[in-house]
Parts: sequence; C-alpha cells; structure tokens
Amino acid sequence: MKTGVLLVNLGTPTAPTAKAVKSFLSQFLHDHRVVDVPRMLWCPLLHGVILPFRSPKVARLYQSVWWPEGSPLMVISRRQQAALSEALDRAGIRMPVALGMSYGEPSMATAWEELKAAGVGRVIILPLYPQYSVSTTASVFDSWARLMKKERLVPAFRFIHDYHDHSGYIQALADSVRAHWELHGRGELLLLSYHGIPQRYQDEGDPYGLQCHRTSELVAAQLGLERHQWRTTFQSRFGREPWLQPYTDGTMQALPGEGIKRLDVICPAFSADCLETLEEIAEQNRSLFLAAGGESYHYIAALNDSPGHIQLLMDLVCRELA
Ligand SMILES: C=CC1=C(C)c2cc3[nH]c(cc4nc(cc5[nH]c(cc1n2)c(C)c5CCC(=O)O)C(CCC(=O)O)=C4C)c(C)c3C=C
Ligand SMILES: [Fe+2]
Ligand SMILES: [Fe+2]
Repeated sequence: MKTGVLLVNLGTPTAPTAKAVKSFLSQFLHDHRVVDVPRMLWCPLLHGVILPFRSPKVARLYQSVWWPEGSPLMVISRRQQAALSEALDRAGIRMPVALGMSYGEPSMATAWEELKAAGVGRVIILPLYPQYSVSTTASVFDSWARLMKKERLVPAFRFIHDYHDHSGYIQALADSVRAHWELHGRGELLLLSYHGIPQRYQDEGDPYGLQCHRTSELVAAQLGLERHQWRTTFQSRFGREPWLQPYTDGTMQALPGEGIKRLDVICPAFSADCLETLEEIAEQNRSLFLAAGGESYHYIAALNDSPGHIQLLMDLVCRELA
C-alpha cells in the first residue's frame, strides 16, 4: 500500500488585507483548541471587537513582512514540501508529500484529497510543531479526525506527536546558531523565544512549556553554553489572562539594565519564519531592546528549508516507516 506524508502548519492569510486577515483570524479564533472560552461569551467579543479592530491593524503588520511570492509562512512551507519530496526521491523512497494548513488554504481536506488521488492508503501526519501543544498539535488531530468521519475506508495513519528533544532537531538548531555566530559574531546572551500559550492550559496538562524548556536545555548543552549565557522566554501574548512567563518583550526591556547589550535571538517553536518571527521578534522586539539601551540585536532565522531541517523531516518520516 502506498504511503504519503501530510505536512501540516498553522496557515496564514491569503493577502495582507484587512478582509483576508479577518477571514483567517475568524477561522483560527473560532477553534476551541485555541480559545476555550465558552462561545456565548467569546463570540460577541470576537465578532464585535477583536475581528473588526484587530484585522486592519494586523493586516498592516503582514504588509511589512509580505514577500513578492506571498506570505512568508506559505512560501517557506511550499519550499519545505518540495525539498522533502526531492530528498525522499533522492533516497529512493517514492512517497507523495502534501501540505495542509489548520486554517485557510490549502486546507487539510485539500491535502488529503491530493493524497487520495495519488493512491495513498497509509498516511504519516507530521504537524510542523516541534513542541506538542493543545492549541496546535491537538487541533491538527481534531481536523484529521473530522476529515476521517467522512471516509468509509479510514487509512492507516501515524501521527507525529512532537519532536522537541529529537537529536536531529537539536543539532539543526545548534548548527544554525553556530553558523550565525561565525558570520556575525557572538552576543552575550542567546535568548530562545517560544510562542506562548495561556498559563491555564499548562496548569490543565498541556506539556508545551516543559517541552520548550527541555529544547532550550538541549540546545544550550549542544552549544556548550553556561547557564548565564542563555535564557528561555515566551512571546505573542493574546488577551488578558496570564500566559507562560517570562515574557519576551519584558525581558528585552530588562536585559540592557542587567548589563546585557549584545543579544542573539532564536525562535525554536517556529519551523518556518512568519509574522511572529519576522515582525514581532526581528522588528518590534529589536526596537524594545535597543530603546532600553541594547547595542546589537540579531534574530537567527527559523530552520525553514535548510538542509539540516529537511534531513530532520526525512528522519521523522523514516522512523515512522520503520
Ligand atoms: C489566541 C490564542 C493563541 C494561541 C493559544 C496560539 C498558540 C500558538 N500559535 C503558534 C504559531 C503561530 N501563531 C501565529 C499567529 C497568531 N497566533 C495567534 C493566537 C494564538 N496562538 C494569533 C491571533 C495570530 C495571528 C496574528 C495576530 O493576530 O497576532 C503564527 C503566524 C501566522 C502567519 O501568518 O505568519 C504562527 C506560526 C504556536 C506554535 C502556538 C502554540 C504553541
Ligand atoms: Fe462566532
Ligand atoms: Fe499563534
């Protein structure tokens, strides 16, 4: 039976316009795995305040990072799909690779139709989230389960839960930091900034925060860093309740006062660069750090379609095949 790979990422608006952003945010923020507030309370706030006011504001941010070929997240995801497919071919493994997004197009349904058309009867689902979270990985599982409700013949499938401590992932991150240091010199601190989640999700059992800390420890060990040379923070807070701490933006403002003036930042939870890295980290947080007295600030790109990352995706797929 033919095996296929289903790569999944979050998704992104189709255009950097208020209309397209509103449609994307509406689908995203209606997902109960992302925002678990009861609908009776959430929907009036979402439709009455968040979507009308946030969409034009966020559209302007997307405009500042948009590439001629489209949203960075989509362009990079397509490159990852093509590169993984080529790498599998080169290794003599003939396996279709489809790309599906949790929100927007190409949807997971579109990707599954492609795999079915290619005659796939066994699927390796690879959510491109190194750390498991209820708000990302579990949502991919929900979408898959919803899709399968419509099938008489549910294919055999393997679901890659997380790879936060996989040696290939840690190696790829460490190599990327080393390559950056060789080109640009080394800061006084390596900040590993992860997308946050509400603290409550962790209290209710989401292992995401613990997995982020473990990733940081392993990368730091691989780089031979001492404890004062690296730190873990959480970014992209949304809403009023407490999220995982320490917050990235607060840390940026505090570091120069602690004598740290030269900073390197990497965002290990993002397998592809996107709004949250290219704008929030490479722009907004740079300004915060420099305004607080920082002197040099380097954002180290996500793993994207680098050879080390594609090799890691190959390893993850081949492990499931074995
Ligand atoms: C509302 C709560 C949110 C949770 C929980 C959340 C978790 C989470 N998100 C990612 C990865 C990405 N998020 C991105 C954008 C984004 N995230 C939220 C909200 C939550 N995320 C919003 C509202 C947005 C859209 C932008 C904005 O309005 O601020 C993206 C980038 C998408 C792009 O188009 O570039 C990614 C990727 C992870 C990994 C995660 C939990 C672990
Ligand atoms: Fe609604
Ligand atoms: Fe997010």
